[in-house]
Amino acid sequence: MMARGFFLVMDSVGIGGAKDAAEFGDEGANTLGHIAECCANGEADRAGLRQGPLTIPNMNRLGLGRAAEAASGAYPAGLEHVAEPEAIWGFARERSRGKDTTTGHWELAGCPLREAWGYFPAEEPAFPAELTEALIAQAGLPGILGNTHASGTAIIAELGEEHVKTGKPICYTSADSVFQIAAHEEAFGLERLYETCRIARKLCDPYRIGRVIARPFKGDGAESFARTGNRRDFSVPPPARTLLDEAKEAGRDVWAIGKISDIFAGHGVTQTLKAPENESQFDKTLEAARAAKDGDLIVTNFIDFDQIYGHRRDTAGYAAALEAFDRRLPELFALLKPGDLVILTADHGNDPTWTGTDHTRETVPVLAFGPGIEGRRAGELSTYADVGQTLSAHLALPPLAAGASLI
Ligand SMILES: O=P(O)(O)O[C@H]1O[C@H](CO)[C@@H](O)[C@H]1O
Ligand SMILES: [Mn+2]
Ligand SMILES: [Mn+2]
Repeated sequence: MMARGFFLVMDSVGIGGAKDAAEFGDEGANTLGHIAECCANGEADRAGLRQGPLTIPNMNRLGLGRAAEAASGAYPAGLEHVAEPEAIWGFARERSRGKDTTTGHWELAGCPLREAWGYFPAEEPAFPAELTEALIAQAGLPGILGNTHASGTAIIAELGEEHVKTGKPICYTSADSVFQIAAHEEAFGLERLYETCRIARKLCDPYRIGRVIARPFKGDGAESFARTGNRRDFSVPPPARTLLDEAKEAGRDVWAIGKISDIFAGHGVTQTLKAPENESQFDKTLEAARAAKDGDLIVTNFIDFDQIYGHRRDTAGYAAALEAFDRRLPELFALLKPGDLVILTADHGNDPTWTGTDHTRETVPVLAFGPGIEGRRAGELSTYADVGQTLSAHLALPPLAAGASLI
């Protein structure tokens, strides 16, 4: 087979059922399951946004409900039971020790984590003094604010005004392997923020930190501060070859949409289509679907589920985002050509009903479909890497080091 491969990641749309969830403090977490339950109980109604049971008929027909049932033991509440899903459907376990975006995407692309990430302790200060001192010196900063574990929106409300007054950027982390820098786009400057992040990137390498993230925001005061679409992730490169590298090396175009290029540190990417939120990421995916040649790989990360709703524990918002995404799927179906293969999946969970504001360790759905592909049960996949291996086989690329192909 060849035609094109679509590797579509719904950021944080986990379906529960991870055997090792307890080791991450996440036993019982189930992003899709709990959202569906809240919706069915009328606990996710919001005037002008959405009402009632979760309505995602397209994904359910592909097999999302069946995958969720197989993963967690319960069909998502309020969804009609689908006897014969249209996709090859299953759920995948994460082999890597991590529940962050980078780890999830790399494993999906055939490259499970070898060495554990470094994390900053849940103490204050969170960052080692040598790291902050070097950052202040090399980036010419008057100092830093934060230096703690925090929710990104809460910390700009708390420290944003002091940041604007003093010029000190807000540095914070989370349960993930991240060093995040929030700064005002105009008062501090966007380019200066990116440059500060590049310096931090180098300084974080010895600590094995996965990502440095620029978190620009705008506004005139604590009430109006809001993050902009100019977030940028500075990732370490994947430790081994991924599906993207194989495709690029074989002369194919690799279309990286949303934050994909950042997640893979640009490796294996030939076309970068940046877009800040689900709607525009969907638009760009369709644009790539129109332009891509046979043999090309299209990779998209749909960020809103995670960034806007999961971390903010906004169940109604998350449900509405799933429904909006589902409504757009027919636009993609209409652009598929014979021979195309789409895999719709996720990178970790982010249960909006869970405590805290961090990701949750869960299994993820794997729905593989395309014109002429017969639906069937794939069941339990022991690694996310089966996603990459399946796309690799479909695109007639050299086999990846990890994962088994579903086709
Ligand atoms: O609270 P915000 O800034 O959205 O941060 C979240 O975004 C980071 C990257 O996905 C996660 O590590 C989490 O902490
Ligand atoms: Mn993610
Ligand atoms: Mn996240």
